[in-house]
Amino acid sequence: MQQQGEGDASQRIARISAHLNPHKPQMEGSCNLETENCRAKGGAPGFKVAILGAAGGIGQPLSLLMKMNPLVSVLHLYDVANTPGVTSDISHMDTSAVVRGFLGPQQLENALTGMDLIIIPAGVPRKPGMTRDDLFNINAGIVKTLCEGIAKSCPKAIVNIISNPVNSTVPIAAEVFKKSGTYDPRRLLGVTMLDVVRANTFVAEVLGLDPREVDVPVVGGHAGVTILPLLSQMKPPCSFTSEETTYLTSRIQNGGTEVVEAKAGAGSATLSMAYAAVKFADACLRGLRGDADVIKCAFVPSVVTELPFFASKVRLGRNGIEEIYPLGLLNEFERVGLEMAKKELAGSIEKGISFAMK
Ligand SMILES: NC(=O)c1ccc[n+]([C@@H]2O[C@H](COP(=O)([O-])OP(=O)(O)OC[C@H]3O[C@@H](n4cnc5c(N)ncnc54)[C@H](O)[C@@H]3O)[C@@H](O)[C@H]2O)c1
Ligand SMILES: O=C(O)C[C@H](O)C(=O)O
Repeated sequence: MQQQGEGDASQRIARISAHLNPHKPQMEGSCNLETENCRAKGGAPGFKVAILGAAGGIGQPLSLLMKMNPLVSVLHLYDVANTPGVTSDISHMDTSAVVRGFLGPQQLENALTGMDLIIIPAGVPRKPGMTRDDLFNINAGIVKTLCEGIAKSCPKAIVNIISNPVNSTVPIAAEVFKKSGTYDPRRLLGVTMLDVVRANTFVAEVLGLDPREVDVPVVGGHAGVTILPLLSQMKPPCSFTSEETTYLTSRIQNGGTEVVEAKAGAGSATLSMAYAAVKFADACLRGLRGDADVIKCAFVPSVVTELPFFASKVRLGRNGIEEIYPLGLLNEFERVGLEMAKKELAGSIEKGISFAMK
């Protein structure tokens, strides 16, 4: 005789088995375990995050780290290649975020709809001998297309742009959003967190401190001389000899090139970038949650200088950027650096705007 409930359970298992293809990750359009037949529905409170370029060198470790973030309830992984494998792999992690994969432009809309935060590491990286601006011809179009998708499908999302050249791709994104009538400058942020991470590490090395106790603001932009560490404003306050200042400024400005050369043709920073991107994304999510005093450096639409975009300290909140801090007191070395940074930034910003207006 059948025990009470046994029939229900075996029917449920049979129903699930019929739908379950263990070789397929939960991909858009795939016939995986039907959600209505699955008891683990997710639905934990939290934010919905999409990563565009999720199968790349940055995208993969970034996806891994975002899956570990308790503030994330849903994680959408979008790329034009290899998302099924990455999605399958990441989705086996026993953390609460529900992971879904999306492959190719026809799935972009579904990847973006309903998202609170979009992180964009899509695009080609540098090889030795190249500048970030050498990536413009390929990456400008990629960022433009993805931002057109965001304008259409999730215009209220916070957007974190990692794709280089950041000094031009952020202005491109702003123009796309303006054109579509969805532009909110509080929600657009170029990710320069890696410059801060490097500055903290290199400064801590010189001073013999724990890098976790060091906080160096880095302003300007994200390429060469536009990367301007403000050592005079670091926490804890410390003084440097002029040799130390020159060494540290140059090492921070050339940190990306240091990695590109060490990788010898196999790309640029991916692991430290994923770490930095997650640090920054987590700050954006904490801001959205309403946490007080979430302050980070980012390349944002700005009136801090005469330029329309500039990296500086920003306070993050429920609407994205709630406050942009002025540069504060600079020493003579930093004032000279600021003039050089502004000159180069002006050209990169203009290049991005002209491209997007075409
Ligand atoms: N902001 C920073 O501090 C920082 C740091 C490191 C790297 N970057 C930049 O990040 C970008 C990515 O670097 P990476 O090492 O991950 O490169 P990668 O080549 O390893 O990965 C890029 C990924 O983007 C995907 N992609 C290409 N076109 C796409 C599109 N239209 N839509 C969605 N995905 C697309 C590719 O398929 C690939 O998976 C580069 O432009 C690099 O210069 C920025
Ligand atoms: O240097 C690069 O090309 C990648 C990135 O911008 C970095 O700073 O590591």
